[in-house]
Amino acid sequence: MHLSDKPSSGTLDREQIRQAPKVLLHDHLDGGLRPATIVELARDAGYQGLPTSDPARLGAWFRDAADSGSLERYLETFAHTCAVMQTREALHRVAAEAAEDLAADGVVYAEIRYAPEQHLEGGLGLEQVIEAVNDGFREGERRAAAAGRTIRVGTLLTAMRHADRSREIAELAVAYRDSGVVGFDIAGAEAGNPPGRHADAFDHLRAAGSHVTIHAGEAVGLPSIQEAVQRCGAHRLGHGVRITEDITVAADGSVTLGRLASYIRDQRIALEVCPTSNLQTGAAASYAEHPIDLLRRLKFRVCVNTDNRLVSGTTMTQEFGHLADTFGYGLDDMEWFTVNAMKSAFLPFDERLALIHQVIRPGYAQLRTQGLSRLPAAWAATGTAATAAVPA
Ligand SMILES: O=c1[nH]cnc2c1ncn2[C@@H]1O[C@H](CO)[C@@H](O)[C@H]1O
Ligand SMILES: [Zn+2]
Repeated sequence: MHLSDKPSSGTLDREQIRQAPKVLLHDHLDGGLRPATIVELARDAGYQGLPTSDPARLGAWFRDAADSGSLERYLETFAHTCAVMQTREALHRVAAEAAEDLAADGVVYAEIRYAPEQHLEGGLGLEQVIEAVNDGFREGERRAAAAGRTIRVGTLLTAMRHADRSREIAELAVAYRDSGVVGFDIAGAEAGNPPGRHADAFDHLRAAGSHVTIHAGEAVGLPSIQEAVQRCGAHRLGHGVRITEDITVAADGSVTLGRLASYIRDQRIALEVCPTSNLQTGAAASYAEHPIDLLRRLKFRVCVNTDNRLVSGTTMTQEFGHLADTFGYGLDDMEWFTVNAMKSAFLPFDERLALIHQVIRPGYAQLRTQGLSRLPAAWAATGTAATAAVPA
């Protein structure tokens, strides 16, 4: 097998990227708060632990503190966001704002995850947490619609991999599957907490026919991915980028996939790639060396995600912007990643198709037409040369 020579499809400016319909499958509710909201919620809750109460500095603090090269250190920053998400009102507000912010960034469908077990300190029960978040998303969808933007949001219930509530959370993911919850995830420190520890939860989900994604292949390589897919039944992988350890590219461009990499590609298991987060945790060294382009050229079911908009200081527009700057991606590439994401969304098949054919494809087609009227001057001159040659 050889790497495809298909060149990337061109250049993109940030406004085009923002306008293009985008699909987000991997975004943590507690990693994406507005800094100003954290400051206000901390004041209301009497939480004294924030490093600063200046929103701009707080945003920068998260990004810097998470830029450590270690997943464990990256995760320490969530103590501050979780501390202010302990009441129904706070959860509702954070969810509503997340939907508004994503819609403003051009996201048309999002699956947002969070761990209900991390929001019980104010006395809420797990169900109350789930309902507050779901209500918040419905409110955010309404506000986005009022602002002229359509977004649909589903939630993924995360269980923390070092803890022991995964079976309970899995049961809730099944119980709420017709009420706003679209699937289940495990997150937290990957090293030392293999997914197989939660076999009981995954058995329940499998028996119920529920959707599963697992953070794997971020801080640990192939054994974690193998266990997530083969033993725990993951339909998608959070990150999954270390699957490249099972891919060999020779100097002449010939490529060999190991058995696990082949399985993941053959089964169309989605890799929810989060480039900036990967740079912060050390899962990739730079945008240029990020494996997403290799995975794209090998036609893995790969998609682009934010992971944590606050902690990674990013948005979907910025993630695509970095990739466009680095790999020369154009609208065709963006559309390909977006359709990939939508194909692997945890929605019924007919609803995925409807979003692809009624929202995503027409959105890109429209941007292409607009692009024609915004050709650089040199192109426009060539384009009119034939007409200009005809004597007036
Ligand atoms: O990239 C990641 N890898 C592993 N765990 C993560 C990542 N981002 C966030 N969380 C963890 O997921 C919890 C629930 O949303 C967060 O509190 C954080 O601890
Ligand atoms: Zn994540």
